[in-house]
Amino acid sequence: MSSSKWFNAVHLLVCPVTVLLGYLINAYGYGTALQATLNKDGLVNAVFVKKGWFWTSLVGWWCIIRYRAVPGATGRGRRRIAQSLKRYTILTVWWYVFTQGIWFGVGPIMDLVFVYTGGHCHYDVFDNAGHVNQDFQGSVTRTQRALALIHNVLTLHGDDQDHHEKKLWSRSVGSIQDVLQTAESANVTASAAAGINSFIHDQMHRWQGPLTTSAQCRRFGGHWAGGHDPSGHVFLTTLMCMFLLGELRVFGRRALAHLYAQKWHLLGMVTRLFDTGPLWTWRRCGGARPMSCGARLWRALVEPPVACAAALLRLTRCIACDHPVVVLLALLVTWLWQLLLTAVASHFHTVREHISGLLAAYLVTGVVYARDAAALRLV
Ligand SMILES: CCCCCCCCCCCCCCCC(=O)SCCNC(=O)CCNC(=O)[C@H](O)C(C)(C)COP(=O)(O)OP(=O)(O)OC[C@H]1O[C@@H](n2cnc3c(N)ncnc32)[C@H](O)[C@@H]1OP(=O)(O)O
Repeated sequence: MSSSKWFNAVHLLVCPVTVLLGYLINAYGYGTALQATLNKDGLVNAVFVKKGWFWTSLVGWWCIIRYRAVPGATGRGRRRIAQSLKRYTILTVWWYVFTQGIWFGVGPIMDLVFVYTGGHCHYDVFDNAGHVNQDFQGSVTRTQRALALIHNVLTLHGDDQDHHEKKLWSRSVGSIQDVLQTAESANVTASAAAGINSFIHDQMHRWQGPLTTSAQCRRFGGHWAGGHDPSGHVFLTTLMCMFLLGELRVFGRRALAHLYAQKWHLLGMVTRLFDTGPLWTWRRCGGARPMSCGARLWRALVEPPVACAAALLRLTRCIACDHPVVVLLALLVTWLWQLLLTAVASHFHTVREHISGLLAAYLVTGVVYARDAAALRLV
């Protein structure tokens, strides 16, 4: 099988296979350990994955521009960049429309699907036993944050309640205050829990509405549940992997050849990072003209970190400027790892919601790259 066909196969199969692998990991009981590493509010998820299209755009375009065709073939180089820009624009519009919003005041496709299949922004704060509902926000920190926000809104609109609501209002505010202060369960009876939940729901939808997108619901402390919610993470990681792999077809051969040609230079830069240990330096201080103790300590303890930082800076600059394909591959591995974690995290989404997120990205990127297949094959 030619390398082009191999690459095609990887491009087409890597995302579905990663999701399938996540299910197999779960099926064979290894998912619990992986799920323990998941953190919705962690740095990787909050700064990288959720803002992933930004990072993918930046690194992808830097590679496209850095590895554009050889200077002589300017016409062909310009055509390739124009083709990449066209593909990128289609995928960026699709990313925006599916996850951010269709138009001003109109939610994204993933949220419209959810709402039209019966989804809603819920405020089931207390369960039937009068305890704080574990499914309400999924973690203690998020629950506390949501309850504080609900408490602020209810307090702010305390005087807007009519006589009938006043009693319910004060019981709701009181119960939430109990939980916020003691972080334990409020003394809410089972019969009162439903009434308080419904009151909080009505108040939040009245004062903070409309809560018709997952972003609005999350921002105002609600729980987005009850409909078919295509997984935005599966959609986003699939879209990013398909884009990076698709564009790697344009410049991958040239980039990897350039990387291979400079392999010893890069290896030297990496080993120099470790060649600054205090023991190495202390031994080197011996030699014919032994140095004073102070001089040896300076050479052993101060110079190595400085030398290491300088070597790290040189290596970073070399990779960022001369071999950005290394950064692209690191990003690709990160997105695939996150895709695997999302597939393993069965409590976030059902399999059908994963599949709909996957297909939404996969079909559009598949069509975009299949249309340019002929042009890409000639690269
Ligand atoms: C020639 C010149 C060329 C041009 C040269 C251009 C240069 C370069 C210019 C850039 C131009 C581009 C422009 C981009 C600009 C932006 O990208 S800015 C970023 C804007 N977007 C945001 O801020 C993120 C907003 N959030 C989102 O869009 C959605 O959260 C996402 C990211 C699509 C995910 O959707 P979702 O439905 O929440 O995800 P879902 O799968 O349902 O997950 C359910 C829950 O499980 C959690 N979860 C799921 N999987 C995981 C996991 N693996 N780990 C942890 N938690 C997880 C989620 O965090 C989520 O919990 P919440 O945090 O939502 O409560």
